[in-house]
Amino acid sequence: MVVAPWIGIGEPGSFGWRVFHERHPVMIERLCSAHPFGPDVRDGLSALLRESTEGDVAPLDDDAPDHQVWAEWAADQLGRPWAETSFLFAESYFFRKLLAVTGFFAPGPWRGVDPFTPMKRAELHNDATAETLKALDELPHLDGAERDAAVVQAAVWGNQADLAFQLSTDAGGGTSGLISGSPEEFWSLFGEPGAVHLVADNAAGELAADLVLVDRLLATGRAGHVVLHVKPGPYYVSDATPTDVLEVLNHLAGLPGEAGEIGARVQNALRAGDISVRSHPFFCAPKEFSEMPRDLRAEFESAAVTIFKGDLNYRRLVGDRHWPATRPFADAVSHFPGPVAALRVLKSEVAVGLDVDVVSSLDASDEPWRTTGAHALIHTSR
Ligand SMILES: O=P(O)(O)OC[C@H]1O[C@](O)(CO)[C@@H](O)[C@@H]1O
Repeated sequence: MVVAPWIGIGEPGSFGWRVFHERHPVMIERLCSAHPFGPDVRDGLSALLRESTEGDVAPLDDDAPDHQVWAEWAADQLGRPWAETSFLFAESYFFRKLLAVTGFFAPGPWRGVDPFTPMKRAELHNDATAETLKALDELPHLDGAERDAAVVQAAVWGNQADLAFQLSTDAGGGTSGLISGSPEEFWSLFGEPGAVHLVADNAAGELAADLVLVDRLLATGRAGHVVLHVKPGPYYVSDATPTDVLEVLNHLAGLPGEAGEIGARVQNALRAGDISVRSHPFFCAPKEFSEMPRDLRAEFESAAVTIFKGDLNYRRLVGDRHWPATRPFADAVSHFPGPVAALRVLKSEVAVGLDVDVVSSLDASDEPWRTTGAHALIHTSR
């Protein structure tokens, strides 16, 4: 098997380095303004920033239910300088540690409190999301093919609204367009109705768009059943948890027009058992999906199609490594046990599956195209 070097955080000025040195301090400041954390939590957050930018990887010092599994995932990184760890490990471990520091696992007022809720809620209720959800009123006026294309485009670009990313980039949120794939390619993956698995990414607007896609999968009979996978707990600021699924769904169902209709249909599908929501612990692992545990692999083996949303899932699916951008997507996901689609806005350095001409013209532009969030892709593999 060909293996490329993993993407790291140690190179000053690199994307991963900037996430730790520029984005994380801003995020922590926002968390501290959003919550009346006491000195212990504030000092703990500063210590975490210091450890992760200047220090060595220290063990977890909490006794959370996932402590053991995390101790195993982190075992071979302990004692190494953070700067020498992979971006995927470092960022994931950072978020796990952050949760412990905010008191999420400890007895007290912060137990079970998702520290990112204020940010996710603000996004769900902001003007841009309201406008996008209002635009769903156009859907009933479109013919089938147009409607298919519209819901896939919305699911792809919904990934642009990502709070962690917005904190780390100068991108103005442009949408230069799809640089690979198309909605038609996406839909061509579906045949007889079977179980379709959707590995969700962010809450708020992106999850709303994902639920619109789920509704379309069920309404058109492309899926007999949908399994929606979300994170078991707060992660990477805006990642969707089971609580977020209910919050977004209630919001949709309470809206007038098509958004409300879709919300009601999705609620009914949940009641009927046509949609299940799952949150396997591995979705928070600092690991690539090629290393997923047997029980999760078995779930995907039984899927007619699995859809991966977003940048982090893409990094974990193809391997967060310095691959040639022209490496065929099918090669990169050959470890995956079934047909797969990835819908992603490019927000970090990894890229595969691109045409050589596309890569040449992107490379010739002055733009750091891999990380601006202005480009998106739809990849499929059977
Ligand atoms: O929400 P998404 O699409 O997974 O994107 C998260 C991305 O944002 C970052 O956290 C920072 O840009 C990336 O590391 C990560 O891949």
